[in-house]
Formats: sequence, C-alpha cells, structure tokens
Amino acid sequence: MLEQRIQQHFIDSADLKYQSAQALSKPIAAAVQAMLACVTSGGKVLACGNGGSAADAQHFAAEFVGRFERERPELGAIALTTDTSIITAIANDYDFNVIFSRQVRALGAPGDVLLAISTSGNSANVLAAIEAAHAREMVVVGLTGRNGGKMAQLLRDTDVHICVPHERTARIQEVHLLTLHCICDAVDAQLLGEQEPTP
Ligand SMILES: O=C(CO)[C@@H](O)[C@H](O)[C@H](O)[C@H](O)COP(=O)(O)O
Ligand SMILES: [Zn+2]
Repeated sequence: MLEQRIQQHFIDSADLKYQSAQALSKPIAAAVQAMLACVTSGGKVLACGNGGSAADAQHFAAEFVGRFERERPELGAIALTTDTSIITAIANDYDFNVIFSRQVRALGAPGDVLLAISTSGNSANVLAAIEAAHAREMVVVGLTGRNGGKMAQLLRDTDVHICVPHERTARIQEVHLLTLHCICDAVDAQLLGEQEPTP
C-alpha cells in the first residue's frame, strides 16, 4: 500500500514531465535567450520565490555563479531569499509583501532579468517584485503552474511565462527544477558549444 503510493508519485511526476516537454520547450527556449542576452551584456538575474520556490531560486543562482556541469566563466545571479537581515528588516519595518520588491529596486538595472517563481502565480511578494522589475526596465521570466494565477495577468509580451500544466504544488515544483536545469544546460551550450557534458 505504502510502496504503491510512493510509486504513484514517480509515475505522476514522470507523466507530467513528458507532457511538459511538449508544452514548455518553446517558453523555456525564450527564457534561455532572455538570460543569455542579459548575462552577455553584463547583466544579472535576480531570483525570488517562497518556500520550495525560494530553494529553487537559490539552487539556480548557485549554478549561475558557480557552475552547472561544465567549466565556464561566472554568470551573474542573486537569490533575493538569502539575506535574513534584509528580509527581516523589510518585513518588520514595512511588510512581508515587499521583501523582494525593495531588493529589486535596490539592485535591479535595465537589462537585468527577474526570475519570479510561484506555483500558484499568486504570492503577493513575488507579484510586487514583478512590478518593481518592470519599473526598472527588466525582463521577467515567470515560472508558475495551474492557470498562472495573477502572475499571468501581470506579465508583459516582452516577458516569458513558463506555466506548468498541473494543479499540485509538489508536481509543479518538480518541473520547475527540471526547467531551471534545462536553462543552465542551454545557456552553457550557447556559450560553449553543444558538446556533451562530462558526468
Ligand atoms: O514546497 C512547498 C510545497 O511543496 C511549500 O513550501 C511552498 O513552496 C509554499 O507553501 C509556498 O509559500 C507556496 O507559494 P507559491 O508557490 O504559491 O508562490
Ligand atoms: Zn516542497
């Protein structure tokens, strides 16, 4: 019974990944082009999200600033989820809903990219970060699920929306992580050529 339940998670996750390969390859390629244009002209990616998506933001920044699978020059990325002094000060003195947007206004510049991650598309602090990014003339790459929530309405034609076609937060997050690895791999392939990564 328990093993069957566990196996069902693997089956559901694999099914969604097959479906998402079709549905998401185009917007993921667009996200790669946006991030390449940004980092090759000296820009950086600011990444934000809550809970598991905060972990995804940090995971992504680590692979840009450190490396993914191949040796390459450092790429600019900052997770806006990591500085507890900044986050607690903003939440305490202003509001939790502005913990990311104040950082975007402080650090963002035209040509930078905001990576905004929310499975529901409805987290108020992520939505405020998008508004701040637009005010700074940044491009937004939005990762959502379900129907994209409020983020779907907020994103512009010049932004990129990657919306995972599923209702369940955990499943959506699993595809978000795969998406971020696809972006890292494709950025490396564009910068270094398409050789296979060494394991
Ligand atoms: O990881 C999980 C659930 O798998 C949770 O921590 C989840 O990320 C949190 O509930 C978030 O606050 C959800 O926010 P969002 O994805 O709707 O923006
Ligand atoms: Zn989780």
